[in-house]
Amino acid sequence: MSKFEFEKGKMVPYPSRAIVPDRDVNETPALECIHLGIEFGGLKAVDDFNLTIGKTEIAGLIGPNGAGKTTVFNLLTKVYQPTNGTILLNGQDTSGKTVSQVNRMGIARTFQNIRLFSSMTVEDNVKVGLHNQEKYTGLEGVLRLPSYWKHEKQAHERAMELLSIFDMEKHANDQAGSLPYGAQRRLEIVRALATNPSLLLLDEPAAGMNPSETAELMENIVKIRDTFGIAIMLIEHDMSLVMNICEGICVLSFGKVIAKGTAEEIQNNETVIEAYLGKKKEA
Ligand SMILES: Nc1ncnc2c1ncn2[C@@H]1O[C@H](COP(=O)(O)OP(=O)(O)OP(=O)(O)O)[C@@H](O)[C@H]1O
Repeated sequence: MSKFEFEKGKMVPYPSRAIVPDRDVNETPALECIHLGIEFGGLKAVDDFNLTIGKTEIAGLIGPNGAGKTTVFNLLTKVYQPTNGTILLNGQDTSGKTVSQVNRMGIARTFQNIRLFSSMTVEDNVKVGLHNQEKYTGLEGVLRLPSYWKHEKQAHERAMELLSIFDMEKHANDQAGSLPYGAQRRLEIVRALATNPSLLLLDEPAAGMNPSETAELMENIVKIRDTFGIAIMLIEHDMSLVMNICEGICVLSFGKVIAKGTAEEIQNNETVIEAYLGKKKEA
């Protein structure tokens, strides 16, 4: 249990104004952001951002272009160090940690633009994700000792198991860059999962997907949460995806949280309609 208490089904006075799904109420939250902020040369890209995500929650972060959504992901993953505030990952303070340290603490992400090793095979891309858990030493690897081969075999089996989530085992030996666009996006998610996260961040996972691919992605995101029992936070402009699968939604505008709540609450929130949803309908 973290130092911040949650009251079942109710808002709590703490700035995160946490409402987590009932099943997560007695669990340490996957993520707590407290007064989080960053400035770039006087511009407050993210200002006083407070958010709690339950241990197995699917959460959405939405808002207009330039609102600060990707900056939040960059803060959570330590690409940027915050100017203000605290980030707790599974109750652990991440202050001063590096990108790879917070990855080992349980946070993994995908990017808005695909960032695979396109000339490597699909399996090797997944193994890059598994790399942060390798247990053999560099010397064992260089000398190809039995312990190295044992871990290689385990890595192969784990990579195939992870690829099977998306029915991609048959593409294990294909070059990642040769896969169709939708499959490359799925591979990015598999690679992130290979690092064994407790919180998976997806930056616009449905971008560029057609409606049937998006529908399949939605099912897979829920399947991942159910299979691994992890929290998932996604940035997305596709409102059908957000409203269908996100249990808690946070809306950012000009770096500030303007609303938090369930899909129904967000869809009926006048401020959100004014700042984002209404404008999208006109577009
Ligand atoms: N490294 C940086 N240096 C200066 N300004 C930055 C930096 N990173 C982000 N910003 C600014 O912070 C603001 C938020 O940008 P961000 O990319 O987080 O928005 P976003 O909500 O993810 O937008 P989109 O939906 O278009 O991806 C923008 O004004 C952007 O120009």
